[in-house]
Amino acid sequence: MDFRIEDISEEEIDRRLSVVEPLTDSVRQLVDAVIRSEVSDERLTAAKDRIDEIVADLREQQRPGSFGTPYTKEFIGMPWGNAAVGARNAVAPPLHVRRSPGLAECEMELGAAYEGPGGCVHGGIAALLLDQLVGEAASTDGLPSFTGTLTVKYLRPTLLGALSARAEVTGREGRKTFVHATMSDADGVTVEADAIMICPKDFELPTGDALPPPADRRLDR
Ligand SMILES: CCCCCCCCCC(=O)SCCNC(=O)CCNC(=O)[C@H](O)C(C)(C)COP(=O)(O)OP(=O)(O)OC[C@H]1O[C@@H](n2cnc3c(N)ncnc32)[C@H](O)[C@@H]1OP(=O)(O)O
Repeated sequence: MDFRIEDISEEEIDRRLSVVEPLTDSVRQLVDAVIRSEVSDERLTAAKDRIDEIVADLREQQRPGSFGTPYTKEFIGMPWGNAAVGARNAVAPPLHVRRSPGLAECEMELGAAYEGPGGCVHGGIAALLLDQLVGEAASTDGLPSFTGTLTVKYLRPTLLGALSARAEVTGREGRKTFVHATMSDADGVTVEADAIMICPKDFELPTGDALPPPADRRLDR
């Protein structure tokens, strides 16, 4: 796992987010616009050429591989490439997760980019978002957990639109954490999931005097 330390202040995190979040949001708008556009083929082709120019510009300086999750010395994570919450990832809705001990919750708006059956959320997207949320709930004690097993039950179709999700730790047993999660629309739960999260046995957090004890560690931004 990538645990590179980036020694920056919270103010610098905010400054960087203030630049990349609007950019990522524009790309999200672009994705939605491409899916739903009804302009002529000529205008679609012209749009492709303009987008290719932007891609070439951004490619002039690229990080090798993926973004990873850099951490500050205070152990604030910056998972900005993450597929569910990444501030630089237009694939992410993104989820803005509220965390308290053993609990993770969020509201989200899922549009055309997340469609599976017509007008409904793709089952894989629901699983992805709940997977993130169970990971966040299991990690509120400051130690990371991987999803070992995620069991998803689709109770009824989830219509695209305004949704909420919630994950709660229901038990701990050694390195295993059990989490129950739900996704809901205005009429109630549409998807539920149960996860067995595991803190890997060979997992080692970076060490250093600057790092607070696990229970006091800050979570991701
Ligand atoms: C604020 C931060 C928020 C971060 C949120 C991020 C959320 C993202 C969530 C994800 O997507 S995680 C990515 C998807 N998951 C993976 O890629 C995990 C891949 N699998 C592994 O890395 C290892 O198989 C795993 C860490 C899950 C377990 O490896 P270990 O070698 O540590 O397990 P070990 O064999 O020692 O077993 C320990 C216990 O866990 C149990 N176990 C192992 N694998 C399991 C499994 N897959 N499912 C359920 N239980 C499992 C095992 O039976 C045993 O139970 P007991 O202690 O009761 O004997």
